[in-house]
Amino acid sequence: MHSTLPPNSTSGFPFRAILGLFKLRIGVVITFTALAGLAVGAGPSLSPLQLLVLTLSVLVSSASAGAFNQYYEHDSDHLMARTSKRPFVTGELRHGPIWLLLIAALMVLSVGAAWIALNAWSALFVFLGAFFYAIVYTVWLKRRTWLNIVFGGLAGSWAVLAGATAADPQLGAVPLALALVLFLWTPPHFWSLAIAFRDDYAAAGVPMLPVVVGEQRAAKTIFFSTLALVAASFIPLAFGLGAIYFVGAASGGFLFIHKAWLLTRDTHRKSAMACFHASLIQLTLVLLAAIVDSQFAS
Ligand code: HEM
Ligand SMILES: CC(C)=CCC/C(C)=C/CC/C(C)=C/COP(=O)(O)OP(=O)(O)O
Repeated sequence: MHSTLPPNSTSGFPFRAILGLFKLRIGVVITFTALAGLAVGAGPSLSPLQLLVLTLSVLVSSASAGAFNQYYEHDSDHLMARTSKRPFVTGELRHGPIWLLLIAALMVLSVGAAWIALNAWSALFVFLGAFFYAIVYTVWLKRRTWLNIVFGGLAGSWAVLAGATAADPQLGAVPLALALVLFLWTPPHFWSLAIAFRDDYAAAGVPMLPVVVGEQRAAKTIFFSTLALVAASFIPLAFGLGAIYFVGAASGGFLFIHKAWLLTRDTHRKSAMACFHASLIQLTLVLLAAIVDSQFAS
C-alpha cells in the first residue's frame, strides 16, 4: 500500500503539512462565528458536552472542507505563488483517494455528532457551511464566474445559523441579521485579497472580480459593499443588542470603510492587504461585541 508521505520524507509525521491542509486558522474564526450565533440565539444554554460538540463539529467540518479545497485544486494551486507551497503541490502529502475517504469520514462524523448531540437543524447548517465552500464555491463557481464569492459567502452565514439553532431551532431576528452580516462581509473580505493577488488569479485563469473588471472598479465595488455590510451590521440594534454591540459594530465598521475608501484612491498591494486585514478586525469586533452584549442582556 502507498504511504501518504513522499518518498524523501524522513522527519516522521507531517504535522505542519496537515495543519496547513485543514486551514485551521480560518476554521477557528468560523467556529467563533458559530459561537456568536449561539450567543445571540434565544435558546436555553447548552450543556458543556453540547457546547464541545458544536465547537468541534464546526471546526472539523470546516477543516474537511478546507482539505477538500486543496485536494480538488492540487493541480492548479502551483499556478499561484500564494498557494504553490501547499502540501499536495510540494509533494509533502501524496494526492490520492485515501484523502477523499478521510475528508468524507470527518464530514459524516461532524455532521452526525451535531445531529445526535444537538438537533437536525444545526447539523444541516453545519453541512451546508462545508458544502457551500467545498462544492458550491470551489467546484461549481470558482472558475466559472466572478459571482463565485457572492454565493460562496453563504458559507459563513450557515456557520451563524448552525450556532443559533444548536440551542433552539426557532431562528430569531438577531441571528438572521448576523447571518446577513456574514453574507455581506465575505465579498469585500475576499475581493481585497483578490486585488492584492490579481496577477496570480489572472495567471491561473480564475475570474475573480479584479481580474474581470480591473482593480479600480473592483475597489469601488468593495467600498460600496462595505457600506452595505456596515449598514446591515447595525440591524441587530433594532432587535435587542445594545451599547456594547454598537461600539464593536461602529468601530469595526469605521475602520473597514476607511480602509476600503483608501483602496479606491490607491489599489496597490499594501492598501489591498490593509483592507483585507481590516475585514478580519471588523468581523472579530462585531462577533465579540455580539457575544458580550448578548450575555449582558440575558
Ligand atoms: C467562500 C468564502 C470565502 C473565501 C473565498 C475566502 C477567501 C480567503 C482567502 C483566499 C484567504 C487567504 C488564505 C490563505 O492565504 O491561505 C482567506 C483568509 C482568511 N479568511 Fe476567508 N474567505 C471566505 C470566507 C471566510 C469566512 C466565512 C471567514 C470567517 C468567518 C473567513 C475567515 C478568514 C480568515 C480568518 C483568514 C486569515 C487566515 C490566515 O491568516 O491563515 N473567510 N480567506
Ligand atoms: C459551517 C461551516 C463548516 C462553514 C465552513 C465554511 C468555510 C470553511 C469557509 C472558508 C472559505 C475559505 C477559506 C475560502 C478560501 O478560498 P479559496 O479556497 O479560494 O482560497 P485559496 O486560494 O487559498 O485556496
